[in-house]
Amino acid sequence: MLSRHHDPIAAIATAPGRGAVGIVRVSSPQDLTPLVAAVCGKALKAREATYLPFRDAAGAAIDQGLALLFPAPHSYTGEHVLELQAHGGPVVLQLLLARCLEAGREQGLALRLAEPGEFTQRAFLNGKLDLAQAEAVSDLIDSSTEAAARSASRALGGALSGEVGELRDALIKLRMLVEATLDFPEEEIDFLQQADALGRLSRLQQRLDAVLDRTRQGALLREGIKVVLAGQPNVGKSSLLNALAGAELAIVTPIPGTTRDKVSQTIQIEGVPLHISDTAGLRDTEDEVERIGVARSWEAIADADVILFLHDLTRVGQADYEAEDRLISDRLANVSAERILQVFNKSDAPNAAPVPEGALSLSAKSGAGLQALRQRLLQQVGWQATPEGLYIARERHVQALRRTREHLDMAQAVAHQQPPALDLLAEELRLAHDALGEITGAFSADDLLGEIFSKFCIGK
Ligand SMILES: Nc1nc2c(c(=O)[nH]1)N(C=O)[C@@H](CNc1ccc(C(=O)N[C@@H](CCC(=O)O)C(=O)O)cc1)CN2
Ligand SMILES: Nc1nc2c(ncn2[C@@H]2O[C@H](COP(=O)(O)OP(=O)(O)OP(=O)(O)O)[C@@H](O)[C@H]2O)c(=O)[nH]1
Ligand SMILES: [Mg+2]
Repeated sequence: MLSRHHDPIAAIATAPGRGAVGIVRVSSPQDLTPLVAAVCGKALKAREATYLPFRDAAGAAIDQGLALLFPAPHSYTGEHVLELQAHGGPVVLQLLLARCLEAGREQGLALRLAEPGEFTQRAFLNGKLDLAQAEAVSDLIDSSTEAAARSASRALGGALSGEVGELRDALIKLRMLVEATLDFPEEEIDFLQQADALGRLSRLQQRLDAVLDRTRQGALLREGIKVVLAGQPNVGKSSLLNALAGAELAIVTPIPGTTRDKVSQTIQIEGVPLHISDTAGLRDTEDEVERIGVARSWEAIADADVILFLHDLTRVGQADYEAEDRLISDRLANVSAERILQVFNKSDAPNAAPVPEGALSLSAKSGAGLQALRQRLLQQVGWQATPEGLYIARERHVQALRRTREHLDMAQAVAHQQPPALDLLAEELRLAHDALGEITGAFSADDLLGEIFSKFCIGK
């Protein structure tokens, strides 16, 4: 395993398909001069683009392009990096890549194809990027909105890492105080009081909460919100999906039981991705196909961040309709109430019943109330509309900060015991430190790294 991290690697760095320019990239801890000589036919000056023919084994030109050599450690990966910038045709680039692998073998280099994310993993292992920055590289490439791209770029620039670093420094100071007190038991309580250890701990908790808040926003921007449209047949779920998406995605008819398959679409509200699913109307049915659809609806409900429980104002108050709604409510009882939003549809209908106090009402048909629904959805997941200065983050970071917070809370509790158990206090602070370290990868398991980098595209 370890040696894999030291193999020279090669890949096409540009997107598959045709392009103006395409790049084959090689990264190697060993000197690349022999490979350069074989493929480029001459030596390259460091970090200087040189126009030349790339040669096959027989010396014939595969293409004419720019070659760039970044000697270690001044490169993206921190290793020796060679870039061959050729014309961006898929066949040319495959030939060039194959030629590099072949020339590597001739020159006794164990050059192999790079795995997804392996260049960036090397950058991480060689200290060019921390783990949060490496993740931001992938998030930048995968960004689907401008807000996400700008935030990913800020994270790549070290915005999250910087905030985590400040927390870590404050935590280290506190740990030093406590550990020193442990080492000199005679002076114990005084020492901690003099240095205002408790005050430091409280301030650290406050700062952590602020970072946690921003990180949660950043994670929302990356992961988005899973919203499911649920309710009885014919209440207008598919109509609402179409209205929110601004396209006729799902079939709408006056026939109850129209939707069977789950129809999903991602839209965005203020840059926050919203993954909406329209599902089969919830009811008992003899129809085999519809029953499967209803079962899927319940699965989607279990999986959603927010459930829009849709009601039909033209039927509210009717005994059979209300009885069906109660059946659904009963079954939703084991879903936490914060995840459920009650929404009353068809407010435009002449026979619409009055809307219950404080409830959301809208018309999927006319669009009335849709804007309020969008705002309510953002509010529901705690989005504060301040994308400026925001950095992209992942659920993993949020979890690590939450664990840090839990250990600081425990530390706080221990510190208030009379007399405080200093060894327990020290232990909780150490655990808080470890949890924080997972974010930047100061402290991270191999399988976590594997999981993160395997999601990258090839050549990155
Ligand atoms: N052609 C090309 N464009 C690219 C990349 C690349 O690898 N090749 N990148 C990669 O994906 C990104 C840029 N990332 C890079 C990061 C560091 C270094 C580098 O040479 N770092 C040195 C020197 C720094 C300096 O002069 O300030 C170093 O860290 O020591 C190069 C590219 C985006 N554009
Ligand atoms: N007046 C009015 N009619 C609506 C509104 N929304 C939906 N409808 C009508 O209600 C009927 C059912 O709409 P759908 O969107 O298919 O309802 P659904 O909840 O997806 O139904 P199933 O797929 O059967 O579960 C259709 O005839 C729609 O035109 C609305 O806001 N106002
Ligand atoms: Mg439907």
